Amino acid sequence: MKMPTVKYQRGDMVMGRWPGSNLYYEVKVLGLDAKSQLYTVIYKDGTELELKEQDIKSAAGFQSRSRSRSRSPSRRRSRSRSPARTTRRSSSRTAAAVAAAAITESAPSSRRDAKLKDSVEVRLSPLKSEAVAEAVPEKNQGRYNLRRRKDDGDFKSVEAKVEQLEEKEAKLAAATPPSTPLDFGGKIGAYFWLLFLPAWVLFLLLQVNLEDPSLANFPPPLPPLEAFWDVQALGFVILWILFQAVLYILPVGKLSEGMPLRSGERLKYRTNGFFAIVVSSVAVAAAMHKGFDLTYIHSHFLQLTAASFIISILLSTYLYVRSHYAAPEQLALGGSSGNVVYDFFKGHELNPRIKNFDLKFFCEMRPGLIGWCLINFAMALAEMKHQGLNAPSHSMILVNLFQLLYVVDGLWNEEAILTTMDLMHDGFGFMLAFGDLVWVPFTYTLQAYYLVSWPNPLSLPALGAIVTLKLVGFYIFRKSNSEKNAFRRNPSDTRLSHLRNIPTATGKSLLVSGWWGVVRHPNYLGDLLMALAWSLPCGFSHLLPWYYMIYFIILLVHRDSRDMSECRRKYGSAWDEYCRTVRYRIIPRVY
Ligand SMILES: NC(=O)c1ccc[n+]([C@@H]2O[C@H](COP(=O)([O-])OP(=O)(O)OC[C@H]3O[C@@H](n4cnc5c(N)ncnc54)[C@H](OP(=O)(O)O)[C@@H]3O)[C@@H](O)[C@H]2O)c1
Ligand SMILES: CC(C)=CCC[C@@H](C)[C@H]1CC[C@H]2C3=C(CC[C@]12C)[C@@]1(C)CC[C@H](O)C(C)(C)[C@@H]1CC3
Repeated sequence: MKMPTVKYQRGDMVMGRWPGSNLYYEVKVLGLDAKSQLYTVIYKDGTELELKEQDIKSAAGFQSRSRSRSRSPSRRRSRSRSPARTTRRSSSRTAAAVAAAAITESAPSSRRDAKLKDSVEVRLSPLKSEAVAEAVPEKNQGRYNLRRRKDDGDFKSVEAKVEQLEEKEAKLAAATPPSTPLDFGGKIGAYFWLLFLPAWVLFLLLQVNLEDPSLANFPPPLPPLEAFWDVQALGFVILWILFQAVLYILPVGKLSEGMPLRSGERLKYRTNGFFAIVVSSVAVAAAMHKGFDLTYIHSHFLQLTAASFIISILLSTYLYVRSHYAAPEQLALGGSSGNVVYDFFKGHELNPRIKNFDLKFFCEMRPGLIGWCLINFAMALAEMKHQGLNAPSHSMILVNLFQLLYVVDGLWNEEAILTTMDLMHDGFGFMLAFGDLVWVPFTYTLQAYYLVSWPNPLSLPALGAIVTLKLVGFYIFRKSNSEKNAFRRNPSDTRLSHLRNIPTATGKSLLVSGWWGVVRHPNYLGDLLMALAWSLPCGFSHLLPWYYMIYFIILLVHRDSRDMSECRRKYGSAWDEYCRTVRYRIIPRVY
């Protein structure tokens, strides 16, 4: 039997590749796991990682090659920077920025050698794949070739420039999106979702309109194409979006700072969502007072959905086109595959803005979310009209109040959305544009739509149990989201000092007690309990009003696994340690 070779011994100082990049740091070998053939190494900041042999280079060979590449004293200094050392200097830097400040191996040797003769090379190779490298203009690379002044011996000024350029390069490196593994079934998956999502919305709306919406009556008959089009409905949707846009830009409410971007910049967001829903309610009340019949929304639901769909397609096309004019640091990590359909679907640009108007933030928090409450309210009026009631049914009231609470809470704590995955990591493309403008307002309202034609009387104990469930879910959801948001905004907040956390090489820490010590996604747990409380008032006669619950389980399980891989990539062994300590993902002792 062939014995595995042990190339590096415990205690050896070697250069270890930083996961997901081609950057090497000085690390100490702690041991080799004979079974997995992985070396455990420790970085200078104490981060432990397991590396394959091919991701390790001997320090001697590495340094001699690197030294010949750079004769600048400052360049030599940068060679020994560890993630932790750089992090300490600027705690807000991201892992990529940190990594970029370290020595790299990726400059093609021919070009590198050509530069050696007369220049001090300060090029630090950013974390990027070949696909992304194309997105970085060639001129950027030329910029880092600083000619040495041969005779004056003024190394100080050269050194200062080198330092400056290193800073710039580190920023650029941090900003350049490396490719991340494709999500949602990759390129083929993107075609599928582009067709499936609108088809699914259509199915839900046609099915709920059937005289008996049970699945035995699947598929519902398709109406003629003209049935989808109504210019007045399109006008109302445009008016609603414009009205919300005006409220968003009004200089009312707080200007909140987003999380640091890869470039280190922090965007500002007008978080006046609560103000927007209050003014919207007053405007709707005024329109009703003037004689506008809100049940129009129920009777023209298909046309309003179609109009919003058209707008989401136009918006996604605009977003995709404009992303080609965006600087590399403005692109999302996940939507830069180079495949048109995938990037169109997933979103190419991270925070598309027209001046200070943030399109992703606006679409996620305003027209669809506030529209959801408006539609629910219209369904309550439609129920009274159709069922000949003087007041909406208890089930309808519960669904309305529960979902109103969810939306109002989201708008009240609008700042908290700035630390969520969508805002921090996902690009703005078809998925979110369609999700925000069509999916949320026209499918999250399905329970209320269903109750218009299918009333479900509730006994008092059932009512009490459902309300309790909702409140428990809401408590978990709100507390856990606020805890993470407060910790991300100010990790040294004294109100959080009782919580334990694990430091990571990026400078950020992970909460390991409190809500985030119970399960890895306590906020999802609370959200799921609330979702259950939204479906229960509709009873068990049909599967349709349970659609949200089923969809939500799938969505959150998928989001959790997406987030897990992203955090594993970002935090390495610290994330593994977190997962070892907090074993369950969403439901304690179950999942
Ligand atoms: N109603 C709906 O349709 C719907 C759909 C989706 C989500 N939601 C809700 O929206 C909210 C936001 O969800 P989200 O999917 O964006 O996920 P999230 O849980 O808010 O954010 C995940 C991020 O939190 C940070 N994090 C993870 N574990 C941590 C820990 N132990 N300590 C500190 N930070 C930690 C990580 O980011 P960093 O480390 O980079 O900061 C991670 O990427 C949730 O409440 C969810 O239920 C609702
Ligand atoms: C089209 C499909 C299948 C997916 C798009 C997903 C999209 C609808 C959701 C992704 C993140 C969600 C979200 C909320 C609404 C739905 C999403 C945009 C949220 C704004 C709802 C209100 C909450 O209080 C919240 C925590 C602010 C939510 C943030 C995430």
